[in-house]
Amino acid sequence: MIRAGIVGGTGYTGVELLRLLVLHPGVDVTVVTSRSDAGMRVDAQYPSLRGLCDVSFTEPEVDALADCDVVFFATPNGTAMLMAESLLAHGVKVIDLSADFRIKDALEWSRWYGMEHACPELIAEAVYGLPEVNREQIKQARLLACPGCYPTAVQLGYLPLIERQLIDFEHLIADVKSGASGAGRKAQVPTLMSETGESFKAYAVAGHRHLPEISQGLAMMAGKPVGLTFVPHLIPMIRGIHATLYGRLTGDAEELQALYEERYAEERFVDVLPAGAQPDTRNVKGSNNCQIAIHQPQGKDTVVVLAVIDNLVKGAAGQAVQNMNLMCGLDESVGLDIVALYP
Ligand SMILES: NC(=O)C1=CN([C@@H]2O[C@H](COP(=O)(O)OP(=O)(O)OC[C@H]3O[C@@H](n4cnc5c(N)ncnc54)[C@H](OP(=O)(O)O)[C@@H]3O)[C@@H](O)[C@H]2O)C=CC1
Ligand SMILES: CC(=O)N[C@@H](CCC(=O)OP(=O)(O)O)C(=O)O
Repeated sequence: MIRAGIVGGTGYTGVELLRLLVLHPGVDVTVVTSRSDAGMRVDAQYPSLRGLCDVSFTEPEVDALADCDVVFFATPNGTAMLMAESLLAHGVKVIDLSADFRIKDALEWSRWYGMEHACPELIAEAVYGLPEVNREQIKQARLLACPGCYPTAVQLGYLPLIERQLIDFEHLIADVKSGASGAGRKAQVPTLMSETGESFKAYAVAGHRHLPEISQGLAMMAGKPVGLTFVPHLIPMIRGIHATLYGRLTGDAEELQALYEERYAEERFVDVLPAGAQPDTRNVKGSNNCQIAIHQPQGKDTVVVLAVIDNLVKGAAGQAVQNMNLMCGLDESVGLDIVALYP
């Protein structure tokens, strides 16, 4: 059995990891941390886990985590980078759900995240965990940077068009909506029900910290820099991301539906919907799936890709488990065969 630890077990992605890992046939969750609830049984905080999780929250300390085979960081940015080096030295594989190891340029990371990187020497080694792009590297990784929720939806949506060089790389537009759980569990005025309910707004239009991450990923696919406008929105729902992605076709437009179906034919967690479909976030809620539809309105040269994920599953904990499976030599779908909740 893989002995797994979760740092940040009381947050939304932490408890989502617990939901997936307690039923994973190859995993034993041995350590779950929380500074605020240390000493409390996990199933007292989360009664849905009664009978499934027999541990109590502990303080996030390297000594307690060093016996794990894998440690997940479901913590705010700036936490994993303080502990990763010590855990790796103990032979522990580290899977970070935060952004500490996603951006390859440490100065660029500091500009967007407003702090100095605590271990820039590890950034080069960290593998970006988008299995549909770099599965073979993930299998060899001991330090894994899970993509952000918006970056997962945007990159999977654009991937076939960019790989085949079919759109103008200079003028990509990603108009993306997220449910409020994307902001985490901590109390904040913008995510109060009375603020998010019955209303809808864009935010961080001038520049969101996922912009450099998405641009880095798309540039890797394109083999050159890309020009991206990314506008996130907060919508009145709890889970889910809906990305509407625009691009201008260049050269001969191929049969785009067939292109997407072929590119993702072997991908267990990417589902290309039939031509003309408009994906709905509730059809991926609770599952590790990304559903995608491709449109070419009026047959003109603007292509519109629609991609939906659950931000807490394919956008965070599910993708982290998919990566753990690959890193530990398991089939990548173990523990992730989940049908979406409907409604
Ligand atoms: N929510 C989402 O949809 C997604 C989130 N992410 C990323 O995943 C990470 C976790 O997000 P989320 O679960 O939403 O966050 P939450 O705010 O819901 O939870 C954060 C968790 O981290 C713990 N924590 C906070 N500070 C520290 C610290 N200094 N040291 C150790 N533990 C700490 C908290 O518990 P305590 O304070 O008790 O220790 C809590 O359990 C973030 O980096 C986020 O950006 C990535 C993709 C999607
Ligand atoms: C709705 C909402 O507030 N979403 C978050 C993104 C959450 C996330 O997953 O970001 P990281 O993993 O990169 O920290 C935000 O815009 O800050």
